[in-house]
Amino acid sequence: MFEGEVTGIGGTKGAFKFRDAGGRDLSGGRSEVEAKTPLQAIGLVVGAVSGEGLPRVDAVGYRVVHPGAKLDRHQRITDEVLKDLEEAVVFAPLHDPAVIEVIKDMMAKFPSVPHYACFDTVFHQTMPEEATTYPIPIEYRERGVRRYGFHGLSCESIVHRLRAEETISFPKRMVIAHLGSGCSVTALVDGCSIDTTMGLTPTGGVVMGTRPGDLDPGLVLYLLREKKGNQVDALEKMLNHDAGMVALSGMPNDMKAVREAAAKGDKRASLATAIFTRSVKKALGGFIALMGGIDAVVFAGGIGEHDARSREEIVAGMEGLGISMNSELNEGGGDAVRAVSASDSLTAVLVVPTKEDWMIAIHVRQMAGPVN
Ligand SMILES: Nc1ncnc2c1ncn2[C@@H]1O[C@H](COP(=O)(O)OP(=O)(O)O)[C@@H](O)[C@H]1O
Ligand SMILES: CC(=O)OP(=O)(O)O
Ligand SMILES: [Mg+2]
Repeated sequence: MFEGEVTGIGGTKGAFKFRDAGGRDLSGGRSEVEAKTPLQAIGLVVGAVSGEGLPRVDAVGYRVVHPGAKLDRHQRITDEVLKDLEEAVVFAPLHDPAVIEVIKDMMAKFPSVPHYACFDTVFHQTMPEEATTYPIPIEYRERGVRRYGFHGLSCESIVHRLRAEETISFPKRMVIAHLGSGCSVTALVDGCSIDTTMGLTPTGGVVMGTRPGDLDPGLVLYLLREKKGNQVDALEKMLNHDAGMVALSGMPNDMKAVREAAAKGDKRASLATAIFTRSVKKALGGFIALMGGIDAVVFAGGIGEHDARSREEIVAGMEGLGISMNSELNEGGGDAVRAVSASDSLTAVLVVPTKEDWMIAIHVRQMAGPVN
């Protein structure tokens, strides 16, 4: 298998990786690249996979965050599916427009191969009605206003990884804290989602880089009234781009930099990290109560995998619940699944690198059938 990624899209410094199964670099020495837009980034990928000696493209898979109220399984993209996705943009304005643009571009570049959409929501279909239903009048609920949950491909990849681990017994009651650009906390029993922090949109739940997570709905009404006139778009921008950690810290969206500033005594940065870990801790505690205990806490995503301080602060003080960390193991790194809990911890604390791309590849292979 070949593997590659473009990172830093839209930022000042884009990076590009492309390698074969043996880890041999095939990026052509272009590790630093210009990737100002998603289309520019996908152009780099197309250039790389079209290289001489590489197998032809048989199918293309996409991660789509919100499929809207109609689509409830991963599927081949048709004109009708594209129309449904365009209708779903209101539910995920931060995510869906970019992927729709990329899908259209790729369908034009590869018109004769099938294209498949894999949704972040599908994994959460096992949530019971009491988890998905909002306490609002039925006419709204009948229109698909419910809790969907996201980061499903991430959770599913973690379940696969853990099932394949021989040294770790599969946890019956587990909480996955996916802490990356977006952050969510999901409760799973026997590998199935029973509840999660994100709801109708990926703006809710715990505190995130640029999103506030759950807010008092009265606060949103207050802001709308205060702004007067039709300020919905401005409020949408504030809640998706200018809230969360960037609002609290006054710094760009980068937990690593916020941690460094906090370590140097920056009070806003310290308060921001304290608010962040407190929100995740509250979600974790709620799910432990819901499941009547917990067998494993899993950390994933850029922050969950790399920020030892966040992991430490989130589980701090939970010894009475049977959860304790080994600080030396917690400081370690690496790409493997690793336990960072203390030897006498009743609950395993695990770091599991998420592999959303790999999960999409598995779904696409299943949907596309055997390739000759
Ligand atoms: N070593 C680190 N220490 C603290 N935070 C980190 C570290 N490495 C990455 N992060 C944070 O992870 C977040 C990005 O997570 P990631 O899962 O890569 O995002 P995306 O959802 O865009 O893939 C950023 O806030 C980044 O600062
Ligand atoms: C659903 C979501 O928030 O995704 P991301 O973490 O990629 O922003
Ligand atoms: Mg992510």
